[in-house]
Amino acid sequence: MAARRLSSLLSRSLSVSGSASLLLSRGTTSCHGRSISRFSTASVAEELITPPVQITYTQNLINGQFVDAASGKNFPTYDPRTGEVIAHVAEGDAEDINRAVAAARKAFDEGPWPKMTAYERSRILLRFADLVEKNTEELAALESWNNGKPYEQAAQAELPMLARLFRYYAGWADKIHGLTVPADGDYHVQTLHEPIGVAGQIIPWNFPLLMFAWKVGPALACGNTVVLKTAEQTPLTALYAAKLFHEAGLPPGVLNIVSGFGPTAGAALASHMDVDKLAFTGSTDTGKIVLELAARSNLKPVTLELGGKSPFIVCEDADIDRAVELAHFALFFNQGQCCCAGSRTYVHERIYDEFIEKSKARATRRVVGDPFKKGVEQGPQIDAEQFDKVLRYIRSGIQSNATLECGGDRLGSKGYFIQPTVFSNVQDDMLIAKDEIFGPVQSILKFKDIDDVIRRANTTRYGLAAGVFTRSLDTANTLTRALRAGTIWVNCFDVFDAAIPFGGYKMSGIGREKGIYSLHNYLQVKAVVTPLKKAAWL
Ligand SMILES: NC(=O)c1ccc[n+]([C@@H]2O[C@H](COP(=O)([O-])OP(=O)(O)OC[C@H]3O[C@@H](n4cnc5c(N)ncnc54)[C@H](O)[C@@H]3O)[C@@H](O)[C@H]2O)c1
Repeated sequence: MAARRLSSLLSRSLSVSGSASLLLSRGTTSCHGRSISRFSTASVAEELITPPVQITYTQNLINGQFVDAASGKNFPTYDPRTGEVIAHVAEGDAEDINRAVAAARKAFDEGPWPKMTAYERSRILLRFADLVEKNTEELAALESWNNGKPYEQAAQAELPMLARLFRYYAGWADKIHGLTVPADGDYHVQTLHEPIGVAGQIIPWNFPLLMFAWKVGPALACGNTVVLKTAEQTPLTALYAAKLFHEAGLPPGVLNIVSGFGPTAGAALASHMDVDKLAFTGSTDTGKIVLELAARSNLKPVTLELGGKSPFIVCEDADIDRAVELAHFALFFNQGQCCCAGSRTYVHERIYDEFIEKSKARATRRVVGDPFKKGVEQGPQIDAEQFDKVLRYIRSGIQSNATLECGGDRLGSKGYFIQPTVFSNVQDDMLIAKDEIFGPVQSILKFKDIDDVIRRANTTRYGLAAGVFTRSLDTANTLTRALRAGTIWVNCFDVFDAAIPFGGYKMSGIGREKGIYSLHNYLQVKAVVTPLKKAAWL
């Protein structure tokens, strides 16, 4: 009874009190007679190929309670494999944001949260991480179902990382401290690091749970309270995770989740006068909007994690087979829907032809299909809008005379699957080399020498990440210092440990998340100056 069990687990987890706050109901039945929690990862993947449940409705989580939207409205959320509705979700707007911010304010000003010791806060984060591990299969299934990413990838990589992130921040909670500052004069000067207050957080749909962790982890570790707005495409797993947080002992009002749309709920959060800090992840265009909203309201500090068009540079001394594999991973991982995707593959002219042939062969072998099937590498794109956008970029690549090596079309007639697509002979001024496509489209460009590739790799408005593939330490050192990007991966890509800071140069963002840097986003620094001896004027 994999599917039925999944349904009841979600129901328990997402609803709180009584039938009024109901979340799920079962549709058809196709039971297999076992509990999901006893399955191996692989068998869950196989058994959930067509999850025979229907989630009918989910609410927002405000002040520890699942509640309807103030307007009574809701909106559908979809299964990208089919385009069919999974569930309806309470549609939060400005009024729901007001309620959530009021709850977070009260929890920060009066609730038990600010009075807890850092050690107690850290224990709640650790208990949450344990619950993530216990609920890995359910969370991964829901993430995969709502987002389209391969279930195995969610269960085996993202969920362990989710637990790891919260354990990492739990470790910081009781190690946040100020400094004693040497200052001129007879003064004792110390800095206190205090929580900033109510944190507003807006996340995208490409890694719903990991984006939740990057934002909520440091905010809570530092003692803040949170209002998080999920992406309208993927509202389900953050609600589930927040419910687990309450099971872990988080007091009501400390973490509030509002589902809703950007121009309504998102804008209300960004411009709210009682939000003390805004952390946003999404596109560069929306980043500019929220920065302006924050500035025009109460000048709240803003962290922005935005888009990218990252170069992946394959030098002439590279092992070509390994370079092809890594470049493939750098671009196609998560259906190409990564902010840091290595979407401009620069290859040295001496190995260019062989690299193209092998890249084409690798992309042609890529396993695309139902994300719940074992061995699937690529699921569908998130929704119709992204699907159409990616296909438009593919057409633009063809029209601008890049060479289409493979792919180039949708896959199947249902859902949002796109063939892994490789273009060669791409020029820097083509749209497919300049814009963030956010899909499974690899653009391969030829370069002459290191100076040539440095200049061209840096010719972009973005600066999120870069990949370098070489056997030469000298070349690696030259490139890592010359490339203008927040992360440089040398002979690796997408390495995302909790301790590694992440963020962008240029229009890829402001500030850093993860690692020690993420704590600075959620702390105020207070300088306390005390005379060492009685001042003459006293
Ligand atoms: N740098 C990073 O760490 C990182 C990580 C993941 C995704 N991204 C970027 O995110 C983008 C893809 O995500 P997306 O399509 O969800 O981006 P998006 O900008 O459309 O939406 C992101 C979030 O902003 C909200 N939003 C939209 N309009 C708003 C408004 N007017 N006011 C307030 N909030 C608003 C959305 O509802 C969503 O929650 C890509 O550009 C990708 O590169 C960056």
